[in-house]
Amino acid sequence: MTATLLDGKATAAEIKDELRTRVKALAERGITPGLGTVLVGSDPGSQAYVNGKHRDCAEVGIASIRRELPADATQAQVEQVLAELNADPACHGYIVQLPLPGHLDTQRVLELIEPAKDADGLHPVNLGRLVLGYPGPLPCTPRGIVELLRRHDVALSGAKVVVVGRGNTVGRPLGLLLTRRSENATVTLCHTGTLDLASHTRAADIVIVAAGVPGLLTADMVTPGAVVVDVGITRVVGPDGKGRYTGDVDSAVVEVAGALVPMPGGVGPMTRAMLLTNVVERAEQG
Ligand SMILES: Nc1nc(=O)c2c([nH]1)NC[C@@H]1CN(c3ccc(C(=O)N[C@@H](CCC(=O)O)C(=O)O)cc3)C=[N+]21
Repeated sequence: MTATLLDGKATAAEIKDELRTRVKALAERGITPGLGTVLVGSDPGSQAYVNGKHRDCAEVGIASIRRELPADATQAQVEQVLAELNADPACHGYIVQLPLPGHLDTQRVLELIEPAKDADGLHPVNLGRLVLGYPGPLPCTPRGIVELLRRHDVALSGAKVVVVGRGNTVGRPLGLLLTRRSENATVTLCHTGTLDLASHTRAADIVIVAAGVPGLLTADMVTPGAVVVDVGITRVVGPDGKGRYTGDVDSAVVEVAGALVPMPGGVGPMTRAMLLTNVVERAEQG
């Protein structure tokens, strides 16, 4: 048996089509949704991600507001840019591309984002709202995973889900999202301190790996027919000396799983689609 691949790229394209319609409806009300990006420094990977977000915006009719600062920008300069975006009515949501250069106080910067304009859904106020079950922008990667599974009729209610990873952007908020009444999954949150990880993953209907450890989930750790989601994205240098990205799921898992969300072509495009969704939702709420 070989797993059905759940195509995040195709699903993201569907979502972008739906967003295009919603953006047209907003245009009739005289509203153009605007996404801001703040990029500090010139890391090629970060530049590529930010470029991708602006391409996505252009595809669905969202206006892009692009702010770039040099790698040696001061904390005060970054804070000034955030104050401008917070005050700009054309900016419905924005992101600060991470990681920031080491001399900047990342936590302080992220806390200065106006929570209503937090397109990533990672502001402490919005993560607090998620804990409490209040409405607010949701973190893009967890929301993208839930949306991808929903659109492929993977049942979450009653399912035993193992999440591997407790990071603030994926594992931790994903556990919160999946255990809401509306999703109703039973979640075990595993991490680098988990003893006998395989005993947990083998008991799961759905395994979601967001640990950032290439090849962490091997075929013997998966019960036949389970749904596996690869959230890992680690830059490795191949034998040819070229850099490439690799996931957390070993390639032999495809022979055991019932369905697999691959990397690339899975969670990444869905994350980007959810960023756009968060901005359109903010614009709709006026
Ligand atoms: N404030 C902030 N928000 C983020 O959401 C954020 C960030 N900082 N810093 C960096 C990470 C990384 N990230 C990715 C998003 C999509 C792909 C993606 O679409 N990847 C493609 C492959 C690459 C491509 O084709 O572009 C795929 O998985 O198929 C990858 C990585 C968002 N991040």
